[in-house]
Amino acid sequence: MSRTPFIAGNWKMNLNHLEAIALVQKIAFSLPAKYFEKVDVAVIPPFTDIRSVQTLVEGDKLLLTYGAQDLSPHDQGAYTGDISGAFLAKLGCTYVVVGHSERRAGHGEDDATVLAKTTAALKHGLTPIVCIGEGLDVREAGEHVAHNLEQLRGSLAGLSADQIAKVVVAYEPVWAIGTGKVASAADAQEVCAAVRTELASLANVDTAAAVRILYGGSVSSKNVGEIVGQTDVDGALVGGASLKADEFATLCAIAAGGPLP
Ligand SMILES: O=C(CO)COP(=O)(O)O
Repeated sequence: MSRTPFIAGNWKMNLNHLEAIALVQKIAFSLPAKYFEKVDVAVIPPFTDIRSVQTLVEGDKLLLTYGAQDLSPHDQGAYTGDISGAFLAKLGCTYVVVGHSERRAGHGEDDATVLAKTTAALKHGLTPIVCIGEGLDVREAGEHVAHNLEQLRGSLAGLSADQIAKVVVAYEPVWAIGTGKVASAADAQEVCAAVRTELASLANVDTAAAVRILYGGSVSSKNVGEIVGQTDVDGALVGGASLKADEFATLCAIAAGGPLP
């Protein structure tokens, strides 16, 4: 089963809509069409940037896609501050990140919330990028595989095989996010392989073989080649390195198998 590598740039709460336009233009300029035959690329800007990114991507027929960093579990109504998946779909979003560790930690999101958001994303035709990952204490206790599989089961509980087939999973060890401490390629492979085996029992072997599993945590152009070279690692969810056009374009080109732009 060949899975097209996928690189998604999670901008987090960085760049206003004007800065977003400048960055997307620079990335698109650096990555000619030939790269997009070998790697799928998405940017995940703040909500307030999405309309500007949509206008640029559609107007200039860019080959990169885009998504949002979160969505409401609800469709519409009296949920002040929430953003519906229906709105994101209307803006042409392909992806939405759910359960990022910064939302699990900073906004009290548990697996049940992540499941509700994943379900909402699927309902509105968005591809959820479902994030899981362990903290340093869990890793040091050697319980990281069990911890990640428990989060995976909780975040996908009760979904059908057809629904699971539409999900992207991102393994992001919390201790590697924004710290410069990248997990070794073997660490990434260990958890991603266990995730794939678990997906086979949650859905079936064919679905598990088709789902893309990303690694995230201090990914840069220096380490992406080794990481995406692992059997069960199909790409990367990139934070800091996605904010610099040259670096992000280089990283995408490496994931595509070269040449460098
Ligand atoms: O959290 C991340 C992406 O979602 C990773 O962030 P960094 O690449 O900045 O470590």
